[in-house]
Amino acid sequence: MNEQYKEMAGRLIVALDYPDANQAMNLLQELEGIPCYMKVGMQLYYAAGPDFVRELKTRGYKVFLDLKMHDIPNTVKGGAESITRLGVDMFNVHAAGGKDMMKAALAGVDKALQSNSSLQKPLVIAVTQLTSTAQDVLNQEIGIPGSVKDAVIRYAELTKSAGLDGVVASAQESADIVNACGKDFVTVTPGIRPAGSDQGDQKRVLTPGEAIRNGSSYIVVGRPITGAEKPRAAAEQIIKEMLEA
Ligand SMILES: O=c1ccn([C@@H]2O[C@H](COP(=O)(O)O)[C@@H](O)[C@H]2O)c(=O)[nH]1
Repeated sequence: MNEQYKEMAGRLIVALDYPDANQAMNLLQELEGIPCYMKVGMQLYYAAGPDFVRELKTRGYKVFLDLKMHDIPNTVKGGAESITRLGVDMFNVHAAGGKDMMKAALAGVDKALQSNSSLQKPLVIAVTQLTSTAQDVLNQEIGIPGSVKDAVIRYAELTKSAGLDGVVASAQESADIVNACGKDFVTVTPGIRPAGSDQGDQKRVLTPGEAIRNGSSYIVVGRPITGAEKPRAAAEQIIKEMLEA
């Protein structure tokens, strides 16, 4: 396995959206040896809990805990403290919770790190606009005027001003986020669909290659891998496309 492959595979975050730990473990077995990030979201976390996250860390995976916290600052601080104690590499909040809430997440991280110096500092990122949100829904249902891109950039700038490490957005917005917030600001981009694959509920999509060319730091891929007939081949094909980009 060469360094370039390792680096690119590390930018692929596989979404373990399963109803139980057994099914997630089957995928881990299938993908064994591919040095990708693993994402635990609400479905698996609410079913398998912190033990599953610890198991992933014991097996040496980088873990993104995608619980999208959105609550009053004090509650988010407590949540961030508990999440940091799990030893995850990345977790997120909603930027719509505001600057004080995002700063509270960082305060929770600091509190955990102060209480245990062997813990690592996770990347803390904020969701801008969900990749399932289309322009008309943003304007007419949610009631935010203007373009999706402008709303995403506003949230990204707010996130940066709160001191967080980056954002979750569509890869369609990655280049603009890099322009607005700098290249060290992390862009984590779901809504990735290899050419010809089913878009499902995602509205703002790009292919793996387009996302990398647009400057995404990480791409998040769920169903195009978990729902594939041959998940390992699907993941390898995505990494190949990322490498060629
Ligand atoms: O804006 C967002 C934020 C998070 N997600 C999560 O990413 C994966 C995408 O899965 P697919 O099956 O590839 O659509 C999923 O876990 C979402 O909860 C997102 O899609 N968009």
